[in-house]
Amino acid sequence: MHLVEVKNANYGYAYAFQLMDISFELRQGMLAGIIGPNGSGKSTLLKGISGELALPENQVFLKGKDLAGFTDTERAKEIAVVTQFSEPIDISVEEYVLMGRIPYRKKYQFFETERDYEIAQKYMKLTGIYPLRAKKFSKLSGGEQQLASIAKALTQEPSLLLLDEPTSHLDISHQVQILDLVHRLTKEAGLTVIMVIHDLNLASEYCDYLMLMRSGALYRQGTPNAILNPRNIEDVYKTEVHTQENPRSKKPAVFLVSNKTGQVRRPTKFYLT
Ligand SMILES: Nc1ncnc2c1ncn2[C@@H]1O[C@H](COP(=O)(O)OP(=O)(O)OP(=O)(O)O)[C@@H](O)[C@H]1O
Repeated sequence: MHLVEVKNANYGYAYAFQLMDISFELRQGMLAGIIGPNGSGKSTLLKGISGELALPENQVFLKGKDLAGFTDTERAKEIAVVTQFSEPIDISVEEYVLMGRIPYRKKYQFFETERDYEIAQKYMKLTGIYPLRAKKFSKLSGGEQQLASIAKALTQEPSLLLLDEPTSHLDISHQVQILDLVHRLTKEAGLTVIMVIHDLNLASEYCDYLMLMRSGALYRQGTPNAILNPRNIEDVYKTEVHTQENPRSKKPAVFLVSNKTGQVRRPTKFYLT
């Protein structure tokens, strides 16, 4: 059984943008990336799975069950989300990360358990924010807030982690640290991850599976090697690129071709699909 199954999804915003018949299946432990141009529907796809958008019946299944029928608490025990926008809340980093344990509280339980603290501590250490635990969340830098949000999501111990641009505020060392951690959790702990990511090279390096979106539809899906070629990228992003195998990882690396004086740009071919 697949952990996630999406069948002809066509949800979206009332009288506005709708996804167009999106279908894919992900096994447990996969790290999947959603790529595609601005406005192509990547966040919308994620919002249906996270519960932020109302989901029609029989379109998204988690562990074989229709996600449209989950209560908020049931969903929160299975799915954690890290979005691009931080919450302006005035609590300490530790209190913020501990909020990840809320779905597990029993009725009339008002305080965290010893185990809640242990789990929160574990993920604060793994994401590198443990030294900042006493600081106010609102006083953190954008990158530190992103790390704290990831620590909170992992503290939720979900089976599915949804990440919307998880590295947008991170320097290269933290990008590698976080994606290495997420990758390790997929392989060692069986976490399944779907992340929206603009950086095609990070997507290539870390994702087992890529979904390339265009105008609300899935244009292609498959391994980075199958997806990240000039034909697909130029067709969807309408910009010229050069791809070459990364000598260390053997994954495709994508180079932009700029329009600067002295560069010979070949005419971008637009392929019919
Ligand atoms: N709340 C909303 N109501 C109506 N339309 C919306 C809403 N939010 C987004 N849209 C529209 O839906 C389309 C897809 O948006 P979405 O945020 O899913 O794209 P995206 O691929 O994640 O883009 P980006 O890379 O720029 O973040 C866009 O045309 C956007 O204007």
